Amino acid sequence: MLHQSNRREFVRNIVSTGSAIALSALSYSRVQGANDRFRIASIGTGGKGWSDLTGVAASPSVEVAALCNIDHSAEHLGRAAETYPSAKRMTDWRKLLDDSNDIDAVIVSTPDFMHAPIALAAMHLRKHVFCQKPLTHTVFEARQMNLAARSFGLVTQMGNQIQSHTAYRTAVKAVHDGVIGQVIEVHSWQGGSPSWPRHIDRPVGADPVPDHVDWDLWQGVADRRPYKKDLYHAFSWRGWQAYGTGQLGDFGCHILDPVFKSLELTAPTQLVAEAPPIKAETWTDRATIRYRFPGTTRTAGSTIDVTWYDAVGARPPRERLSHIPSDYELPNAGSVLVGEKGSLVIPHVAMPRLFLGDSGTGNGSDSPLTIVDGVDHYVQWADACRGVDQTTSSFDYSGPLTETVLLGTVAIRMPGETLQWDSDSMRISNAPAAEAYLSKSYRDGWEPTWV
Ligand SMILES: NC(=O)C1=CN([C@@H]2O[C@H](COP(=O)(O)OP(=O)(O)OC[C@H]3O[C@@H](n4cnc5c(N)ncnc54)[C@H](OP(=O)(O)O)[C@@H]3O)[C@@H](O)[C@H]2O)C=CC1
Ligand SMILES: O=C1CO[C@H](CO)[C@@H](O)[C@@H]1O
Repeated sequence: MLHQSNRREFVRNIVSTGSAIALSALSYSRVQGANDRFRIASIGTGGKGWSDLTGVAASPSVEVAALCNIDHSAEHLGRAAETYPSAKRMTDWRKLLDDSNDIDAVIVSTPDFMHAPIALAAMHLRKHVFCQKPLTHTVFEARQMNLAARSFGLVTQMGNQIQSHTAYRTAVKAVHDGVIGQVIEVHSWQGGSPSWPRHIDRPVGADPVPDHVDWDLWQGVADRRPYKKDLYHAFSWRGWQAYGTGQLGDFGCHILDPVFKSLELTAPTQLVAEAPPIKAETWTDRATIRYRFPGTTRTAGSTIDVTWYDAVGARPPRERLSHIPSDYELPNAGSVLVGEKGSLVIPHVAMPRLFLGDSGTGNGSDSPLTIVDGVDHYVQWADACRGVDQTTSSFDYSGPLTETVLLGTVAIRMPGETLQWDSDSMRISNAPAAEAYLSKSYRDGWEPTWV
């Protein structure tokens, strides 16, 4: 808990540095009330939502005031309700927000396609937001989330919690310390085998909806379709374009995160996908995305190429990985940053390995690296909501990261076409057909509230 004097000092500091400009009157008053209990609502309490909820609730200043899930079974709403018996219980997030005067902040841990509709509605009500990754389902939604957070002066955090792990923090520091010199190119990959449907057509027929699930509410902003057991609901939605973002969307915001953070990337200027022609409704089972970004103070050239590979067993081409001996076994997923002095392997999720010089001395050691301790990604947000320090994955940062990842999902739908991206105008100037995939339509009556 922040002591009164620290709180005053904090307020004085933000005023004197001018950063109070970004805070709305409402957030400012919340900063002043930093010692108060902080009341949160959790939307999506099973799956990842359970660890989001318990992670945030680990902060002694947090009170769990409301729980929402379309599924009232024991391991979903049931378990949360048992753990936080005084919290209100709801199945419909719209009703929760309608009755949310006593709530300061919202955790959104639903499937991807519902992040923005729920989070934007919450932000319009001036709730601080913790939202799972990828931040949104479309590029346009990601831009809106960033705008909303900024316009309303809210404290936000995306749920890419690995960013706060010692492994990723150590990797970012190594690049910032110049351990591998200026960075020349980056290769990132996910070689795992997803357990959700990929590259298939929609099956016919319908299965009975389980009693504990509100299937209509689950479908939220998406068009209605019959329930099919284990195909959409609970985890498998990742493979469907209507609900998820495929392997790139699922892992890009984790694996590309230390690349973004360390190189201080913002938006690519062009990208192209190598992928098989996509099926009408599911995501691909393999893709390579070649992104080009403007160079930064961390890069060797005026542009830098970042290549993403996903497929079962995918790895970057060894000949591109300077400094790394050919007998070094690359991790199943991660990144290699190739620098002027050496290369850094950032496994997903393990400590980075450093290879220096032409001969690859360092042999993958982490000893020359300065180890940075991890921090608590969840409590960091709860603290920041009360004016204590700041989040590291606020929508200012995670919005552009998500836009980049989701631009890849646009490119996957138009393999072989180099897309020229103008981030300021949000235009793909050379491929108007691709622009249709930057946003999407919503079920009548369920359109999000835009900024
Ligand atoms: N940061 C990380 O490491 C991880 C992040 N994630 C992210 O977390 C999010 C959730 O994924 P996951 O937990 O696997 O997905 P689930 O399908 O398990 O859904 C999460 C929970 O939300 C419930 N739910 C679904 N829709 C709604 C709704 N409209 N309102 C309220 N509750 C709802 C689900 O009920 P039911 O189960 O009945 O559908 C479930 O309890 C995704 O965005 C995913 O990308 C996931 C795993 C790890
Ligand atoms: O973020 C994530 C981390 O791991 C999961 C799989 O194990 C993913 O599906 C998930 O969305």
